[in-house]
Amino acid sequence: MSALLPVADGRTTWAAARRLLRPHRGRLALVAGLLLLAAAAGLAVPALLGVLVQTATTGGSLAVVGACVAGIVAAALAAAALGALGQTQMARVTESALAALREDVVDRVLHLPAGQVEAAGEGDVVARVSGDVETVGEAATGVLPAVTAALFSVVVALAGLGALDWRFAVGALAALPLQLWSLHRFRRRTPPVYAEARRAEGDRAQAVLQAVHGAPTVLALRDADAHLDAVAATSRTAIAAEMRGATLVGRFANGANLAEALGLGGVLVAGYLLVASDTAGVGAATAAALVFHRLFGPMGVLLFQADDLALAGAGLARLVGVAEGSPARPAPPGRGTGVPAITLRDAAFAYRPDLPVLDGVTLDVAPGERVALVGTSGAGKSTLARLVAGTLQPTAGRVDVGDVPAHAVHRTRPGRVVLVDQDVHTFTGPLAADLRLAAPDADDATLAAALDAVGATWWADLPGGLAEPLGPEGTTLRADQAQQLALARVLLADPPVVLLDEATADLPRSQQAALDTALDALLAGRTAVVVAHRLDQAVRCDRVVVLESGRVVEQGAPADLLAADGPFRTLWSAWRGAGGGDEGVTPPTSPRRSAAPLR
Ligand SMILES: Nc1ncnc2c1ncn2[C@@H]1O[C@H](COP(=O)(O)OP(=O)(O)OP(=O)(O)O)[C@@H](O)[C@H]1O
Repeated sequence: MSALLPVADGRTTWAAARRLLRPHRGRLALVAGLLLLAAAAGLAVPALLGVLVQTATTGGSLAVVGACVAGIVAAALAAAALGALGQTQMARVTESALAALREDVVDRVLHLPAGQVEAAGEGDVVARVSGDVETVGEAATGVLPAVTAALFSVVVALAGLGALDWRFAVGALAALPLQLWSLHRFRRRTPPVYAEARRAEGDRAQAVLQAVHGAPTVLALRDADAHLDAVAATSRTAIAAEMRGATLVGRFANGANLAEALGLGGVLVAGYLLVASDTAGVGAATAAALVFHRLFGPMGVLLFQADDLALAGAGLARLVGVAEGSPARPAPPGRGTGVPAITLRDAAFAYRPDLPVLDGVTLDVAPGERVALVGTSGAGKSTLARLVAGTLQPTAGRVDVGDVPAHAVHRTRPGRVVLVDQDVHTFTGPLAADLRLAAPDADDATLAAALDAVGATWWADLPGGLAEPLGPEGTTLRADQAQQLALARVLLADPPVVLLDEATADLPRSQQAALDTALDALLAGRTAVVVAHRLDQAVRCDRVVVLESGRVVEQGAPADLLAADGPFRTLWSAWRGAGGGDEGVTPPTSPRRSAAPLR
């Protein structure tokens, strides 16, 4: 599966990082000052060692030796203290910038169209908000401060080397070509490999999540081996990508070590020539070799942690891609103007390219009309409902709600279309808070009226009433109660378009009649598509559309379809024969009259 959530390019990522750091400019200046002082203090150590050697070889005084030793200890302590302080301050800056980015990412993910998240796969979303945030977080608090400190040390040490004698610096430059070449090759090759590794991890997470979510079905169908194979295949791809990354790191390390040896050789040759020609003393040559040797540590940090930075860069690009690449946050929810029509023109959809599920569906649902979708299992009813809800996008043709493509409605006119299916989620917390997700400003009386309207009168018997906590800490709702709660939320959200996909299937028979009456009230004045297994629910609609193998094979007023000897009549007879509508369903003889809106 490919990750369809956006990934920012280098320029956008860099611009985002600069914008995140902008509020911390003062502290960043302090960091620069501290790290510069730390590097200078660190440089004093080899310089004083050079003086020590010079004093010893020229028979200098013991007082100078004592002063040098004291200076070395003081300089080492100062360098350590200033460096630690600088790195801590830097970590503080990057931690707050990252916290801001993390909030942005979560905010954007929560506002992404469900279809986009679904198309990208939960794995990609999870990998970004956990794995990528972790990688960037570790780099921001550990690697970046260490690399910045190392950069200061290298610059100051090179300046110190030049100050001793410019020819030492020239000798040290022998390391440069090989180092630059290794770095260039590494930086050019790693980003696609790391990006591939992150993507492969996303696919692996997706495969695992799919197997876990569908565990009961997988086990029931004895399909565990196929899912294990899928997880193993995605794991192998992820491991192969990691191995490619590790190989690149190994090659880079070899190049860097060789470069350091060349540089040290250059400094020693320069030292030998300068001492032999009496241009420099043994002390200066010693100090130069020690200064260069001191470069090994910070250079190693710079070069090897470039690996972590490249990894963090790939993660950052994926985070910035979500934070900045998604459409701007939508306008606040609302009904907007009027009740829209639903239009499908030659709409087709396939979950897999070789298996079309819907094929050339053309359908018009007028504003305020209630249409029932019926058909045998697998005919494509739920898929059609999800196309109208915008969680799926047609592979061909068009699906519009009003004048907007259905998949764009959530972005441009949020709250206009609500789909309620059997997969109802109840949020942990007070019952009232759950309902207020749909209507944040509603008072308790409105919430209670909405519950009563969908037949959820049980709320009054809860120990805490509307304040009753839902979930493990309080009351766990039955499936039918959760469905009623979802319908009450729809009533409160007041969307002009409602899609019900077997939304009342979990209700006990005894409650179905009462709920059907409530549904009449709920759906009145709205454009509605009802996926109905219970055909008594279908005949309460203005029109029935019969789907067979992804095509519309019959449609019309319920009474007309029952009078005709077509597919709906066959479905109706089969349903009645199987015990459907035991409690006395009378086939309609005239179209339903809408009940008054419950608002
Ligand atoms: N996420 C999915 N991935 C792959 N195939 C799917 C997916 N969802 C549904 N399908 C397949 O698409 C076809 C149509 O499914 P859909 O759920 O739309 O039919 P339906 O008419 O609503 O059936 P039912 O009444 O049983 O719910 C079926 O063959 C189903 O197996």
